[in-house]
Amino acid sequence: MRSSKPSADPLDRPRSRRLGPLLRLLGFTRPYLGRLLLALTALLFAAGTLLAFGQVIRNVVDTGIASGSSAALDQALLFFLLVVVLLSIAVGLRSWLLNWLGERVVADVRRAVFNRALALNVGFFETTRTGEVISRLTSDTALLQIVVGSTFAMGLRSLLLAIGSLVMLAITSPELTLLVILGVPFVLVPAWFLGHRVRRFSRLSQDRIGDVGAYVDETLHGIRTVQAFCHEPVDRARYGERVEEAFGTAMRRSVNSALLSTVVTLLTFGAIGLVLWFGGREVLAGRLSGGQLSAFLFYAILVAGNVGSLSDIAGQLLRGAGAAERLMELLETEPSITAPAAPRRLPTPVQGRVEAQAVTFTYPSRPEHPAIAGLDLEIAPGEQIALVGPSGAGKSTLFHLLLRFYDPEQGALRLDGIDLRELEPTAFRRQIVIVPQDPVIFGADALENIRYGLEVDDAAVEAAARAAHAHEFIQRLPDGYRTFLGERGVRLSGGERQRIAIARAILRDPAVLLLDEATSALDAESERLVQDALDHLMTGRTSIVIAHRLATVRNADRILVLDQGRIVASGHHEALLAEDGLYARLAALQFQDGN
Ligand SMILES: Nc1ncnc2c1ncn2[C@@H]1O[C@H](COP(=O)(O)OP(=O)(O)OP(=O)(O)O)[C@@H](O)[C@H]1O
Repeated sequence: MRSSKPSADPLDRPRSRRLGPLLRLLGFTRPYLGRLLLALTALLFAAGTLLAFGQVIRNVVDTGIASGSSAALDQALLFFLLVVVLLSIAVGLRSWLLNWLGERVVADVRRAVFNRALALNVGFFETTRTGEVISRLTSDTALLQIVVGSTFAMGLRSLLLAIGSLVMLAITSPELTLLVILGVPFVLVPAWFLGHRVRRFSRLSQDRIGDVGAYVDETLHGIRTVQAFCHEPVDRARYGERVEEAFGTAMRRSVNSALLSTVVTLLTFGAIGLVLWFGGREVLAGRLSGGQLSAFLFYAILVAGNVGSLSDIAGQLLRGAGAAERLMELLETEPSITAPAAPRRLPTPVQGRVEAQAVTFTYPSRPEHPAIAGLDLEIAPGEQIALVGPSGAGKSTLFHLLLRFYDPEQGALRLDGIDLRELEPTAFRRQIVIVPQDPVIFGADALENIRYGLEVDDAAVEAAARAAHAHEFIQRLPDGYRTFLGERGVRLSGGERQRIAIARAILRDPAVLLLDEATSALDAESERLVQDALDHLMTGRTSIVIAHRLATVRNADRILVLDQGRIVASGHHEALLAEDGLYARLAALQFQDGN
């Protein structure tokens, strides 16, 4: 089955510069509506209080100081303190509630996106780089946290304060307001222009730093090759170039940033001076009180500050919208491998009869080349099949289809006579277990690695490990079964990893076993242990083994020879050798003489 968007990377860079996706994200705040309303109330209250502050200042100056009475001053100041206390409480409450909301929404989005990613079919990850999905989950959600937790609120607050202060300015002194409105473009235009340049160079600088990081990553990961080939001087020179490029870009940003500070300071304080001069004349002429002028200055600074920050906030909101869009896209991608509405049940116990009927399948990323072409197959319960064929014949693909990582375009695969598409995927995947060529060991201890999600006690895990000949080496690990394996844990040898995977399969006790034999040769002792473990595992269940060893093909009930996506021969080792066809040629080249 094709993924929904086979041709392009579905999570590629944002296409829109709209804020719409952010609004859709607001849906995630619905469960926390109460807190959101409380936060908005606190925000409104804080903005209102800040606007009232101008009047408080006016009161302190006009009735407190100008009246000449210290009692009136005390009273004015008491009122001032009261407003300060209320403002502080509202600001604190707003900040806490919004941060909480931001973190909560991001936690919910993270979980939703991860859950969705796990449900998507394997084909999706062929058209989308896994790194993309990881970056969606980490950096895009981090960006959203900032947007939901602060930018939204800052935007709303700045907008309210800018409009509110303008209104208060007009009420305080219409003439001065006109002066300010005429002056605003003189401050904003150069500030906007320089700010734009600073942002552009900041982005470039980030990119250059990203290049530096990527180079370090690549070089240090390949350190053995670097040293073995004496590549250090080249790396030093190339890294040096990248560092210098990053420095150069950072410098251009710094120059613009310094210029911006200079210009903004000059213009802002120049404008304040102008207002003071003009306002002072009004005071001298008796048309304006000292308190009014103070309040006016206060509001003028509020207008300038908030209008200035709005453009920054708009930029951040757009970046947040890009992140939200990519996350929403992932959330809205529908998995194409799903459970049917009314799944059929497998018989108990499951027999393990495997059939394929006229199966044709093409990978979404290679539409012109069928990997399986009209394949027919019938495997009886308990039969042991060795699957052989040249590289690219479709052996692994057949396994993928049996695990229903993909659905065939034509034909059907059946377990105990039931089409896999009619079964609940989790139900039949319990019965078809794969032991891959290079098993994955997860960052957990040996117990967890064998148990791998199954709810069984430690004794059952140990019994499986014994049967898989893994018990002996696990016991010799520093903390036995509690030893951390996988990433940054103990490094296991190839044979040990295989035995862990075999123990994992034994514990699941499946009806059908898919085994991809390791191509790399193990030493004789390890080989014997793995073979013993496999014999134990395969007894009494249907098993299909992609065979690389002579012992496997000799012992199999039947050998199936696969070529170009179809079965071209089937039978016992000797009989197939006697046919002198593809199998005889493969046997001569491919099978390592195991034991
Ligand atoms: N994920 C994929 N996307 C596109 N084409 C694929 C993919 N996996 C395999 N193929 C192609 O499908 C064909 C069958 O591949 P498959 O891996 O099943 O072969 P195989 O018999 O297991 O080979 P090998 O023994 O080398 O592992 C090959 O032509 C391969 O290039």
